[in-house]
Amino acid sequence: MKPVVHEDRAGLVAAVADSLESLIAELVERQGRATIALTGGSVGTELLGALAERPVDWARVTLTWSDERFVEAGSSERNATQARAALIDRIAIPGGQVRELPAADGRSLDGAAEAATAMLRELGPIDLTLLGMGPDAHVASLFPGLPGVYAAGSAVIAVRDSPKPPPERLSFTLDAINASDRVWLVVAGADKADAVARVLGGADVAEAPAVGVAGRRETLMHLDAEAASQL
Ligand SMILES: O=C1O[C@H](COP(=O)(O)O)[C@@H](O)[C@H](O)[C@H]1O
Repeated sequence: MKPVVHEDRAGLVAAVADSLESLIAELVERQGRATIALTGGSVGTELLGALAERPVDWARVTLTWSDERFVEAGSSERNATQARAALIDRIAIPGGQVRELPAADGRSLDGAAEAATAMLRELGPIDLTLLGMGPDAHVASLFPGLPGVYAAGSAVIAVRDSPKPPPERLSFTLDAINASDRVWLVVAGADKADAVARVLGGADVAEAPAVGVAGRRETLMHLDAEAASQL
């Protein structure tokens, strides 16, 4: 995992939006389409707001999410709802190319994880997975001390007892994240500095799930100066 340090949070968001705009253009030119897994979280959502201003050929882009909070559709807690407000409602993307992870509309959490795994299979290869990282070094909804870090055989898992509310979530497994060509983490703030140092220092994956992240071609950890302050 390669750290890329930006001057401040605004600089990080602008630089990653630039990179994302270029990457999508390159992928569309080369393969006719781009498939991106978005992240929730504060920086991830700010990034989407910046991207809404960019000249991207959204008709060729498919979006999904690397994790989701298992609450009812349209809840403001859902990563997808936040992404719709920041980006999706502001761009010309065909509705069928926005592939939300299932909401808790009368279905079981396990059933939702199965449906999400089937949906990902249908989507095919993911060109880029975006991830935030919590102060506890969680990525997607893979938290320290929970069994999800070791989940195998399924692209999306049910997460119960998340220490960060809401407790029920859906999450890409490390296998699904690492099947992406590229993985970019976006991490800002002094409260993340200790986790950043532990992850880049090679902590145990069970205690710092971000350690287990490795894209097939590229793994970047975009940091602002505060998040990088203990390196
Ligand atoms: O709950 C979540 O948190 C992480 C990190 O969020 P942040 O606000 O600390 O950046 C996020 O990546 C994840 O998608 C989300 O569900």
